[in-house]
Amino acid sequence: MTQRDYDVIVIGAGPVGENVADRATAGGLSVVIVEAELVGGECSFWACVPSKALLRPAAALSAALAVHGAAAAVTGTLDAAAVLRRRDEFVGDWDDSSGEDWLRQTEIDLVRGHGRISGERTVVVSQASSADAESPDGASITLRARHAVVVCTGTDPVIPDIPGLAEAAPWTSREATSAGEVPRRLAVIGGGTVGCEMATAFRSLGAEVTLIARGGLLGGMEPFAGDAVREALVASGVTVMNGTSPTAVRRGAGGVRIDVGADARDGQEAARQRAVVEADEVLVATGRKPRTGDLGLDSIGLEPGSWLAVDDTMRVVVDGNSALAGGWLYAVGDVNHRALLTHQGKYQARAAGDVIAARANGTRVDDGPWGAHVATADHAAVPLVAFTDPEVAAVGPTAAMAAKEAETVGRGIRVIDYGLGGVSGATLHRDGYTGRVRAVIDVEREVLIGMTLVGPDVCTRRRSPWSARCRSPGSGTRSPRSRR
Ligand SMILES: Cc1cc2nc3c(=O)[nH]c(=O)nc-3n(C[C@H](O)[C@H](O)[C@H](O)COP(=O)(O)OP(=O)(O)OC[C@H]3O[C@@H](n4cnc5c(N)ncnc54)[C@H](O)[C@@H]3O)c2cc1C
Ligand SMILES: NC(=O)c1ccc[n+]([C@@H]2O[C@H](COP(=O)([O-])OP(=O)(O)OC[C@H]3O[C@@H](n4cnc5c(N)ncnc54)[C@H](O)[C@@H]3O)[C@@H](O)[C@H]2O)c1
Repeated sequence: MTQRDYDVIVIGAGPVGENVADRATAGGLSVVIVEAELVGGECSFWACVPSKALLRPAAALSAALAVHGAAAAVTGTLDAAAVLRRRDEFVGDWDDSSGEDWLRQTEIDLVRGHGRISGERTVVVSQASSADAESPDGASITLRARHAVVVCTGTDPVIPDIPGLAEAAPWTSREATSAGEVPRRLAVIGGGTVGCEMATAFRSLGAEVTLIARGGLLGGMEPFAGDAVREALVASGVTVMNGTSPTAVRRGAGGVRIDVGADARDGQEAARQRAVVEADEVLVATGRKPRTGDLGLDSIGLEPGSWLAVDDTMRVVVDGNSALAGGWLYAVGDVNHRALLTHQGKYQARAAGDVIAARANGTRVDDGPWGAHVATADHAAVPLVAFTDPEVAAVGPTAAMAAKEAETVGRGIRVIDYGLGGVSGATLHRDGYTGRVRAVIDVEREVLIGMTLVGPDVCTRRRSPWSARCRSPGSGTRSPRSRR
């Protein structure tokens, strides 16, 4: 068995692991990254990039159709096969060689295989594809870290315990974002961001879509956001079943049959809500669980399959908030459950990579609130967007969350609602623009603490010609420069 020593071991080469590795390397440390599948992770190959590639063509078409003078130039409909081909280009046909090249250029070593922690500062990587006849299970490499092991292993989809669901071979976000063709009928379970975005995308590509949602849509955001998205989905032909959940699922020769009842938490509606949904595919979009089940956590006294709680410098904490003995274990990105978003994970990664380097080099650690080595915004200002139609962009608490917190801390808040249709830039952008913005203000400090925007293109970032010119080679968010 081979053994190698490094300053830092990063497990998982998703966007977060890549950024931790990049910053620790920039801080003068030797870094190895371990990847079981593709360098670039879920985001590049089965989540953000392909989902946005599936959504963008319909958004572009809708934008053109909404502007007099431009609409007349639209003479056809969406070409679903071309949309899928464009998606394939964005994910490089699921080839991660550009990610591997970037690691090489950045002088980060890559070990391919499944990493497991086997004790303090030690990770054993099993390389299943070994051709070695003496070790049919593949070779193993033992990695030892002088300073830190950083878990960036992300999440897997949750498949709820609904009779027959697992046996019905449901789609998860992976099968949806990598679909080779558009099913005639698609049922979507879950009204969160994945469910709403995928219902939007597949409807635009021609599928008959039924969305089965336990509560309203986009829970956790301002209710008017979910309402607007629901209204638009229904107008586009999606059947939206709010307050419902599947009770049984069965795949037969003609497709999938889903028995739907009122969500168990709302029993009195059960009789009225019972229905049968028939579909060719069923997408499960009911949340995520941490990829820590087979990570060797038991070897260091942690619970396999659990989220990894961290302090603001991303160090794993146990027993109420003290760093795990020795302070050598970090968890960054989705796996720490602070914000399941790529940009927020990368923000955490910059803080984590830099603080690991500072601690290793004995330089000052800037870990006060909003310091360079902490991810303070995770608690106060997480920006998030849903690329639905209309789009939703939000940051900070909703009015309800802020009111609840205000009650506890005795703070006053003010809520301002405004129709975006009255903003001249919006009306120029699109004929008959409708949208809404809500601002939540801390009245004592006169500080804006939360904002939600709903409307066409509220998420769309305008690139200046300069940023377009600065783009490095490679595709979209997987280009080396965008890893920083
Ligand atoms: C359909 C969908 C769309 C999304 N769209 C957006 C979006 O538009 N914007 C946004 O901000 N977020 C979006 N997200 C969320 C985003 O994908 C995640 O927040 C992001 O991928 C988390 O990055 P990560 O590096 O923590 O984990 P991941 O991207 O999951 O990467 C983890 C990596 O670790 C590897 N790994 C796991 N275990 C091991 C092991 N034991 N050994 C070796 N390697 C291992 C995996 O193979 C993987 O490559 C979306 C999610 C989904 C499901
Ligand atoms: N644009 C983006 O930034 C973007 C896009 C997609 C995903 N994401 C990230 O990915 C994460 C995962 O998204 P998600 O949508 O899978 O999870 P989610 O937790 O956001 O939503 C899951 C939804 O499924 C519902 N649900 C759960 N069990 C159900 C059942 N049995 N029947 C009916 N409904 C049920 C929940 O009530 C909830 O509304 C999100 O937290 C988000 O951060 C982000």
